[in-house]
Amino acid sequence: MINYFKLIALGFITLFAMMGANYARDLAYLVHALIIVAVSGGLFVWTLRRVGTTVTIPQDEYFDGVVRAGVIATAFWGVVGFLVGVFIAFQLAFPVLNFEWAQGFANFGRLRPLHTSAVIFAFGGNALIATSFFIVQRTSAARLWGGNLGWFVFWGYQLFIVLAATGYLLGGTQSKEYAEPEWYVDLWLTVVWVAYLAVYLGTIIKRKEPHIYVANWFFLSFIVTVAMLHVVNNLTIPVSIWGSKSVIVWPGVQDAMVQWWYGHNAVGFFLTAGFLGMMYYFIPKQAERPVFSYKLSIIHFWALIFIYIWAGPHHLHYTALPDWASTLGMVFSVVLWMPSWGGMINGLMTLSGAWDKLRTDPVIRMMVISVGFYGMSTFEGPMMSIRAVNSLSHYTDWTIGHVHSGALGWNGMITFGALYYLVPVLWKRERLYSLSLVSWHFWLATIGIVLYAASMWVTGIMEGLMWREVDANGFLVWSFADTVAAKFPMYVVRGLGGVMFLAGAVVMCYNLWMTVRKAPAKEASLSVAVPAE
Ligand code: HEM
Ligand code: HEM
Ligand SMILES: [Cu+2]
Repeated sequence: MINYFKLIALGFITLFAMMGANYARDLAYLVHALIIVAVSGGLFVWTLRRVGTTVTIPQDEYFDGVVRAGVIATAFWGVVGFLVGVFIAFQLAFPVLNFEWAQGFANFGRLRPLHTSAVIFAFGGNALIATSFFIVQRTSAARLWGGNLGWFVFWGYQLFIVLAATGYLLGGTQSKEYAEPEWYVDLWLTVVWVAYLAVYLGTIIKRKEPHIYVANWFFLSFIVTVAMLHVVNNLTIPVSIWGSKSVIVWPGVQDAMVQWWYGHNAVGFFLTAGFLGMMYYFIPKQAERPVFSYKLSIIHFWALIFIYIWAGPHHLHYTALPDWASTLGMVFSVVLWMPSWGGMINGLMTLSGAWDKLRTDPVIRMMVISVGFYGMSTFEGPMMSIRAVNSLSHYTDWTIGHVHSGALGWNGMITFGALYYLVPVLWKRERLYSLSLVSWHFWLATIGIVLYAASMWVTGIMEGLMWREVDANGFLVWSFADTVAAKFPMYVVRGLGGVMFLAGAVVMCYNLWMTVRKAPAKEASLSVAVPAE
């Protein structure tokens, strides 16, 4: 019966998308309509061929297929996103890489949002979905709720990524940083996200373990808050249902404030709360130690989510935003240092009594350096929020360095650690193919990040000082072009750092692939939903 409803829905969507392709007012919309025709038409045929067959879902086993797919997607989009990052880094150093024949498709302006979305949403997002699905099942001793809804979340999310990425290349963007996709892509993400919340909450509700482990609190706050941020920041009215352009309902400075409320909390909930969920599961698992202080984890959870929400205005110092709002953002940002370090301390101290593992287990080393970078970027952030510091750092590469010490160091490294933990478990292997390759990855990535962050500090502070330098008569000493020229060597160093980080990720992919292919199989199955792990 349900298949007939699916067929009707898919039929309508295909038809509507065909009309969209016919009436399309712009290229991005046209290509997207065609993609949707292909996807929904393909699903229509696929569903049609399965009408009448019934699939029984084993209820006593974890739903790990979707987690395996998520692991593969994370590694794949990671390499794609890092590759684009390296390319745009070299575009900044060598502008000739903005090829004449690729203008309007592959110049820096088009590729930059492709990079940021690929790494945050495709790499980070898949990592979050995969690990949250893994962790919620293990800590609840229950199979994912909702039958095959998990697959809908996974594939729906990949479709969102493809629509977003192709949109940027074709010029479909609403020009809000980290929220570039146009209105219909936003609507689609909302549908997928609601399904994600349903699967996640459903699993928690049907859990067999009475206690809700703290990692799930972090994941849940991430899912709920991102839903709220996404909807409010994307309240737009389409100019036409046959075109990609839309108009935001917020006027001027309110729009800016909503955008950075969104942007800052994308950092706080997407790149921080969700990843803390990962930290709280994988570090104790890999170290075979309980969380250092469970009480601390709960206190810093509530402090973190309460304080993050107010800090957004630190992105808008010295703008049309009223001073009181900017001060509010600054104060909350400085206060945010404490709950952030609460998380860092809890992560690091979980190793107390097992510090020797740092020498023997490169996976733990990866997780620990990740928490170290988390601590560093959440010290740097509050400092940059102080208006006097921000007047130097804003608009400079210092911000870019801050972003990447968080993104590469914290998000990247904890994800790599999680993948190294997950692959042997999910593919039932006794161990990883090679620990020395993990060590290689560790050093390539760490040196890459250090080169990236250090070069950006130098060039950021340098250009900030050059911009404000005045001579005895009060005239500016440097033109903007002077500062660009002075940055060249640092840009090359940053590019090389990126190459190293990318190389490390490729080594990881090889190692994980060989783990699945070559490492000895494990006898005892871990996929049965018994007591919470
Ligand atoms: C090989 C690794 C990477 C390289 C070489 C790289 C390079 C770059 C470059 C050149 C930019 C543009 C900077 C500018 O406009 O001046 C950028 C921006 C950005 N990247 Fe990356 N990136 C890498 C990895 C990542 C990862 C893993 C993440 C997140 C998880 C990330 C998140 C971002 C963000 C959020 C921005 C925008 C920053 C802002 O507007 O302040 N990057 N990246
Ligand atoms: C206590 C924690 C943090 C605070 C208070 C904070 C504060 C700041 C400040 C003041 C800026 C510069 C705003 C500007 O001048 O335009 C900034 C930029 C940024 N931070 Fe953080 N930060 C924190 C942690 C993090 C972490 C852990 C990450 C990444 C995982 C991160 C990612 C970013 C990104 C992506 C931007 C660039 C936004 C843009 O495109 O302009 N931050 N942060
Ligand atoms: Cu912020």
